[in-house]
Amino acid sequence: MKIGIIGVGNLGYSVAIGILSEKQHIKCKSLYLSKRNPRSLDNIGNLSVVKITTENKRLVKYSDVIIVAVQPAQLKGVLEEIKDVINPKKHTLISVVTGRKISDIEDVLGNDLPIIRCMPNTAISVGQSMTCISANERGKKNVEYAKTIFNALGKTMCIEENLMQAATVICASGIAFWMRLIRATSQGAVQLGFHSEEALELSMQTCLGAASLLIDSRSHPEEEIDKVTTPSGCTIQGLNEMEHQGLSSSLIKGLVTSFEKINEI
Ligand SMILES: NC(=O)C1=CN([C@@H]2O[C@H](COP(=O)(O)OP(=O)(O)OC[C@H]3O[C@@H](n4cnc5c(N)ncnc54)[C@H](OP(=O)(O)O)[C@@H]3O)[C@@H](O)[C@H]2O)C=CC1
Ligand SMILES: O=C(O)[C@@H]1CCC=N1
Repeated sequence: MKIGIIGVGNLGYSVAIGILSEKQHIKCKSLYLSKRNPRSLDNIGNLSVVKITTENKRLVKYSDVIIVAVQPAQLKGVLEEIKDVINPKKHTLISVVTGRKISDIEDVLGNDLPIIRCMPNTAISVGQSMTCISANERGKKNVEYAKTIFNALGKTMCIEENLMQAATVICASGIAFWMRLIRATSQGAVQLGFHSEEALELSMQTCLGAASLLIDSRSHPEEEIDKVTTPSGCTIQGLNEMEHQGLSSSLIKGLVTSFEKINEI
């Protein structure tokens, strides 16, 4: 695959690092990267597979799969810029842009082009993204390209496009939400006597353990909670206090607020 990424910021860079780190499945012949100020890519610019440019048209010319990772307000300008060099028989366009529908892209590039909308997260740089995928009619045949890339860099789920906004909040913003929970539990650990580095390690590994328990056993979170909450013990006491303070409720309200904000982006 000849892959190009237009917009190599926080997410585009994570995707690039993921692609460069994975050698087995993606088989990336060349990775074209484009941004307006490319100095921040100096550290990967000397890799033989990587080509850096400021010209999006050039990137399109030398790529088969084009990943667009610019901010929502920048998308239309980028599409207008590349529309003359896009060839529906050659190219597949993958957009990871939040809040922009496949139909918004079709309005500029037409519906002959295979268009795939994906929502990965920054854990893609360590091969642990949860990526949701949907495609236009023409893109359904090429969805395997997206699956090959994103399955090699975590897990994928094909979803209806009308769920993409929810997937954005749960999976993409979700990285920030989980980070804050890890940070908060480590702050608690410091208050209870650990040094901050020890506290963070305790929190991270416990978080990984909790997710691994569910992934490996396919059990329900409440089943695992039941195994930890000794009758009259400390866990249920703490858990109930967290719920009295609105833990689940505040998390759900936060998710819904993020979801609604996407309508304004
Ligand atoms: N960050 C995240 O965790 C996630 C982000 N997303 C979505 O991905 C997109 C990118 O987000 P994020 O990486 O955070 O944003 P950033 O602002 O970090 O990255 C945007 C990048 O686009 C580049 N850019 C802007 N205009 C152009 C242009 N005309 N041609 C080429 N490159 C251009 C910018 O670089 P320069 O200024 O140098 O050109 C910058 O590197 C957004 O739509 C976001 O909603 C989706 C899931 C997760
Ligand atoms: O915060 C944002 O708008 C983007 C979309 C999901 C993650 N970052």
